Amino acid sequence: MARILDGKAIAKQVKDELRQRVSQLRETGLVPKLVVVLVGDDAASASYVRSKSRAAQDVGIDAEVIQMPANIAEDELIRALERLNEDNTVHAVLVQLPLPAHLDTDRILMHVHPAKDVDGFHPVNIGRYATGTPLLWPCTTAGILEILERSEIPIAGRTAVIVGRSRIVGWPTAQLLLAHNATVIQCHRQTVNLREYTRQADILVAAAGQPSLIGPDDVKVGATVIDVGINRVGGHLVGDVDFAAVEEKAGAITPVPGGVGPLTVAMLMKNTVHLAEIHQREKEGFR
Ligand SMILES: Nc1nc2c(c(=O)[nH]1)N[C@@H](CN(C=O)c1ccc(C(=O)N[C@@H](CCC(=O)O)C(=O)O)cc1)CN2
Repeated sequence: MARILDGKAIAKQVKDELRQRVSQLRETGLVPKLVVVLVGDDAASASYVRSKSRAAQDVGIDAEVIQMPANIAEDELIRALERLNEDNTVHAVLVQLPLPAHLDTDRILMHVHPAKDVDGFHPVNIGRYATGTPLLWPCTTAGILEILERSEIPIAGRTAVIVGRSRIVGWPTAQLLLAHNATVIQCHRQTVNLREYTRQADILVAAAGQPSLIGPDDVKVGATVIDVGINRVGGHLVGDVDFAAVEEKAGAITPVPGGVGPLTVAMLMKNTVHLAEIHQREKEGFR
């Protein structure tokens, strides 16, 4: 039976630590501020944004949600982001994804200033972590590291297999594990004989968005399995891993819900505080 890696409990630890750090910052007059831009009325996105606002309130971060209509013109959205870039009271800006289909996500994300890009999706920030000088890591990827480190699961020298290569999770997670000296194999939609790779994994990250993609025959005995999938099946939330069957074989496993998801929100708070602190240091440097 695998050890269950309790994301809710780890997220709570992260937020407890942050609450103290934010309270000290507020005493110096710095109130970290996050703005979340939500376009359209996707129910899941609205629910994630509510979780983000609640977590911000919980740790003492000032959070604002800017709701925009689904049919907003691209240039109008860009102008709104540019206003946030110029607002000195705002330290962190996030555009909730996915955006409606008429909007060019790459173009939009390029208009979040790299110093306020709390998701780490701007090309400058991708370049920074790809070249070994990360400003920060995307929230879910940072959450995966937090789970591994707080659970004392070694990374260096281990074989890590990532299934999926998305901007939000798969690609940055491969870069992060590589930066922590894992031997990394990145699999994707066109990988032939996926199982041949997943069975080599000491750390298996499933981030493909496909329920039951990973079963017991896809996993090495004792492996750490991190399930990043968020799929709604028959009214229930499930990951990409057949949890009940894989639990028997893995050494450690994250559940869905209650695994990586809560860390995505907690690490958004941590990234916000990090950006606010950098902003403060730079301001002091100019005095
Ligand atoms: N700009 C971004 N957009 C999106 C991101 C992101 O990191 N930045 N990630 C996902 C959605 N997401 C946050 O935005 C997110 C997903 C899941 C959870 C979560 O806590 N899940 C819970 C279950 C919640 C439920 O019942 O629905 C869990 O897994 O336990 C939080 C945030 C896509 N968009």
